[in-house]
Amino acid sequence: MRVSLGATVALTMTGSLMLKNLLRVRVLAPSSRGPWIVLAILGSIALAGLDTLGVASMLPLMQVLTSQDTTSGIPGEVSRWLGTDDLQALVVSLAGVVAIAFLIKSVVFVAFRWWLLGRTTRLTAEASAELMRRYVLSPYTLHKERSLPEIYRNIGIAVPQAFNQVGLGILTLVADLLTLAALALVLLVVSPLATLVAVLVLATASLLVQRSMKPALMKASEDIASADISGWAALMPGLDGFREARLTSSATSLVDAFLDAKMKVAHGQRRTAILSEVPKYVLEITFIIAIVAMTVVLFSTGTPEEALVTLGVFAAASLRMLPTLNRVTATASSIRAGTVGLDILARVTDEFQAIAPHNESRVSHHEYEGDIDLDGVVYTYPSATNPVLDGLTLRISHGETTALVGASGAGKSTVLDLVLGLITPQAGAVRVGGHLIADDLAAWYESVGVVPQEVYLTNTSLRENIAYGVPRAEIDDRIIADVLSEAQLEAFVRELPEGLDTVLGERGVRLSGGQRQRVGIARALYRRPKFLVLDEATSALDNVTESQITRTIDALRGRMTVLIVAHRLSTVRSASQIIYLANGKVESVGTFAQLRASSPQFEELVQLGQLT
Ligand SMILES: Nc1ncnc2c1ncn2[C@@H]1O[C@H](COP(=O)(O)OP(=O)(O)OP(=O)(O)O)[C@@H](O)[C@H]1O
Repeated sequence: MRVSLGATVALTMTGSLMLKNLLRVRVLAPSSRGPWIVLAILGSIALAGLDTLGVASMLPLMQVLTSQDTTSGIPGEVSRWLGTDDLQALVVSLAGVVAIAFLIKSVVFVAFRWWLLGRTTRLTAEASAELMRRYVLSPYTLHKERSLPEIYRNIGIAVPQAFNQVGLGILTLVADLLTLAALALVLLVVSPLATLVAVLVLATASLLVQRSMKPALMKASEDIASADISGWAALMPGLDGFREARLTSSATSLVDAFLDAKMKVAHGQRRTAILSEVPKYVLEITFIIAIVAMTVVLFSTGTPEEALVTLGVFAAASLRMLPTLNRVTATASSIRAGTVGLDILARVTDEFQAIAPHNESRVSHHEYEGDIDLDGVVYTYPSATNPVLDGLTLRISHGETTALVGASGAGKSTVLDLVLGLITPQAGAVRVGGHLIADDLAAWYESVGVVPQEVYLTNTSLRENIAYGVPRAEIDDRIIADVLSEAQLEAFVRELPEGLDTVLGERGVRLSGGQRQRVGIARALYRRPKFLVLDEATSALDNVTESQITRTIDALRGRMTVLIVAHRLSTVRSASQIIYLANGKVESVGTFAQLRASSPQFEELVQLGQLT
């Protein structure tokens, strides 16, 4: 008694934790709200009722078959209604009723499952997309700290586990348990004692087998979840970091690590599969024992005729009960395995609760224009104790070309990330034309075009790569023509087999470093920005290409505010203003010639770069 009480308490606690977690992750799928869950449960009750009717419809048939009496009870009623007491006609009619009852029940059941599966599988899709939304709209600092393999695992595996395995699993379990309860009710009416014996034997066996499988099943699921991350962690550097893997001859060891992870997943899957199957066999054996026990009870408490009728009804009921019982145990195992994903997802969802997502839509009609000002900016990285920038003030003048230079670690990237609103200062402010950029980042981004060091090309046409993020039908070919000229890409496009329609990237034309950067410039210019930011845009290029690109950038002078962050001083020599940073502070500001004269540190940098 104490054991079963303990088991019930443990089961209730696990169950309530699971429900709590389900409620927590529900925010990821807004359409999980609404009365559909109530409908699903009502539908399950109705189906259980239909099941009962199906089995109950066997009773008159069994009575006629065993007693051959066509005059009393329901068979008598049916005989009178048919207008004949012919045994054969009565048996055929009653068998017809049974067949029709089962047919209707099966059709309704399939329709119900179709509806329920539609609901839950759509929720899974919705939650995966919502999780992706939260990841891609996360603060940049958080994103940099995240592990990509973990993100892939959470979106690809934890979401289906939580919504399909656990969410749909619970609804399926409820429906099946209701069916079992309804069938047990019919049997209870037909033969209370035999039913009690059967239910007792089966329920004890189910509970025991589930409890004994639980630890091993949870362990296997946890092993799969962590091996999945290891798999991604080996796959990504092998593909994303193809060159590094090739040049360090580490591709084979990455494949080995991937195989190792996949083997662990395979081993985990094998364990979960077998652990889910074992209860089925245990139940089959228990079922036989229950039938034997019931037969003994029936034959020792009633006439052989009554025992046969009851056994007939039990046989019909078990036709429906055994597969349902099997599914109950399989679903229970699957729910248990899925709770690992549900727990992970609940934790992730909670983390997101405290994070305000980035808003990609404007919140005002403001147009950012004018000087970019950093005013007493303090910034400390989340993982650091000391600030990188401690009260930094600087101005990037409107319409000028400003270069931000400094030795490695001076704080250039940090300043740039602040100007781009990717990170937020803990004190001080970043303003453009006197307006805080934080007030409307989406509006600020509309005014900015950024050329990064590594231009990200997609496997689409050159046109789509330039008008990045613009739906194909909305691309303006006049702007494309203008930016091709501004980025000095016209000659290159003329040589392409399909011109602007040529597909770039992995499966298309391969571009040289210089061509890639020009596409990056054209892409930045397509947005018709008032501010152009070049983030180490020429660092990876050879000297000749770099000076060509520098000339291209010089030609844009005066048409917009240009901010160049560069290591190579040749790129920034012609800037109208150079801000020289050292240890997170503005060391000096001026033209190239002025800085050389006024700052020994800058002069040293020039000398090291062998520039004259
Ligand atoms: N995510 C981070 N967490 C902690 N410290 C960081 C982080 N990123 C940068 N730093 C530190 O902040 C300082 C400034 O770095 P930053 O990248 O801004 O310099 P930089 O001038 O752009 O350098 P480089 O030219 O090498 O790119 C460095 O001391 C660096 O170690």
